[in-house]
Amino acid sequence: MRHLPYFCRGQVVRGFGRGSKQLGIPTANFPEQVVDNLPADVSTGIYYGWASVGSGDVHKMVVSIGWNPYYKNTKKSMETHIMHTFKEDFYGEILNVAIVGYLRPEKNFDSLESLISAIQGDIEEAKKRLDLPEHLKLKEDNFFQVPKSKIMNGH
Ligand SMILES: Cc1cc2nc3c(=O)[nH]c(=O)nc-3n(C[C@H](O)[C@H](O)[C@H](O)COP(=O)(O)O)c2cc1C
Ligand SMILES: Nc1ncnc2c1ncn2[C@@H]1O[C@H](COP(=O)(O)OP(=O)(O)O)[C@@H](O)[C@H]1O
Ligand SMILES: [Mg+2]
Repeated sequence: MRHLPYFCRGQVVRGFGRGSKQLGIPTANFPEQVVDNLPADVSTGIYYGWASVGSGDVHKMVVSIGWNPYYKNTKKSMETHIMHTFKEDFYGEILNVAIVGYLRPEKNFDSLESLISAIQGDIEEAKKRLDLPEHLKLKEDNFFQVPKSKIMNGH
């Protein structure tokens, strides 16, 4: 993983609507071009890092990159769950992410419950690791200093 930390931004698009409804864990999905532009050596799997919406506050996040073997997606996706409760959805807004570390490969599961508990385990592990000083400093990175005027949709 030569490319970590990896910084990227893109507009939030619609996925299959499973994150909130089936899993209780919403994931903000990036458009295809953002996924296609990932460096070749960023392998599929589950990562953690920092994220902000527009010029908003920076929060802890987990991100899944790959084909979601449980759902057998045919297109690779990159989906970010932000550890923050938002007042409303933010489709169409710019999501800024800094991926700082790798957790595990994507897996298939024999039940929805086991997929959900694996994701909840990822969230807890990510929260702990992001408190390490080496990771905390990236929260303050200039990458997240997005001028308000550069953000569309009034955010
Ligand atoms: C931290 C995290 C870990 C995940 N791990 C897996 C996994 O191991 N296998 C899998 O099939 N999907 C995994 N997913 C992806 C979920 O299946 C996916 O977020 C869900 O299908 C929502 O898709 P949607 O945005 O298209 O609605 C993970 C998602 C997150 C946020
Ligand atoms: N904490 C959060 N993390 C990620 N997305 C969130 C969060 N809270 C609300 N959302 C909203 O929920 C949407 C994702 O829900 P999800 O069920 O995964 O739908 P989709 O399949 O369209 O991605 C995001 O695009 C965003 O607008
Ligand atoms: Mg999603």
